Amino acid sequence: KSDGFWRRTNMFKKQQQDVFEERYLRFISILGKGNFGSVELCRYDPWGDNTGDLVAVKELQSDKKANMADFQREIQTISSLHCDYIVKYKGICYSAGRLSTKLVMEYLPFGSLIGYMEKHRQNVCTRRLLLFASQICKGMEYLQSMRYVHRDLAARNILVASDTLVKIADFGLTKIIPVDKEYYRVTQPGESPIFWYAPESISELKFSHKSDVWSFGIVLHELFSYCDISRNPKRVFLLFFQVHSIMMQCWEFNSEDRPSFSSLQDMFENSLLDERE
Ligand SMILES: N#CCCn1cc(-c2nc(Nc3ccc(C4CCNCC4)cc3)nc3c2CCN3)cn1
Repeated sequence: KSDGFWRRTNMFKKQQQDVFEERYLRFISILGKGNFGSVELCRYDPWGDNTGDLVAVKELQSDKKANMADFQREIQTISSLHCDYIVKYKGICYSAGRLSTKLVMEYLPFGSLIGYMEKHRQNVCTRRLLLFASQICKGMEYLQSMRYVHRDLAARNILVASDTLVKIADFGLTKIIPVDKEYYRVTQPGESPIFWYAPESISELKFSHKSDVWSFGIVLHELFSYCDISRNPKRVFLLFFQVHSIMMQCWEFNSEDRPSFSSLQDMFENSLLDERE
């Protein structure tokens, strides 16, 4: 077995301390919702005197029982990762009532990179953007060393631990690259938006460390546009797509196939309208 396998398999390392008792888990607020379920801020307070730790608790939406296997895999994944630039696993909580497991993780007080950038964009200098970018690379390098492909690397899944530390989160789509292959092929198209996907992931459903690198490029764009909603990947993609198709029309080999300036004018009118939305 590869060393990555043994490092990932923490079966014999399942200590009791990673089991959290639901009765001591005090709900405080909802931190985030996704296509999986939700992440809640809780205080784990066995002494009942509010001295317990704040934790982020992820639970599967009860009607999404189908994803139970995926959720178990996500727990297996995150509990095998030990890196300063990856959100830390703290344990699990068996909620008797709902017959479901909850994933307990460290709580990162500043939330996702998107929200952080919107709020602190004035005082985030280029040096800090480069620091964040290098930290994400370090986290991804570690992930690659464990033969994991993240498959959903995006600013929304980068969390801010402090003004000088970001961490990779959300391993719901993470897969292990088989030892004899360089990529992982999924059976059905993913749920996450195509604007972060490498071409081969869109056309052949192939995911690899190199498709994570493509997504990292998109994250760089998000970082250096301060996660500005008007320049988000979807908008940039569609605008480039539009302008690129207008260029291709102008470059029709046969002259009569080229658009007139009045029709070109209309095309720009429309795209400007889209921009203003
Ligand atoms: N990734 C991913 C997608 C799923 N998701 C994960 C989390 C998460 N959030 C936090 N912290 C956090 C989050 C939001 C705020 C907001 C609240 C309202 N106003 C502004 C700031 C503040 C702190 N800590 C975490 C997690 C997972 C592990 N530790 C949230 N959604």
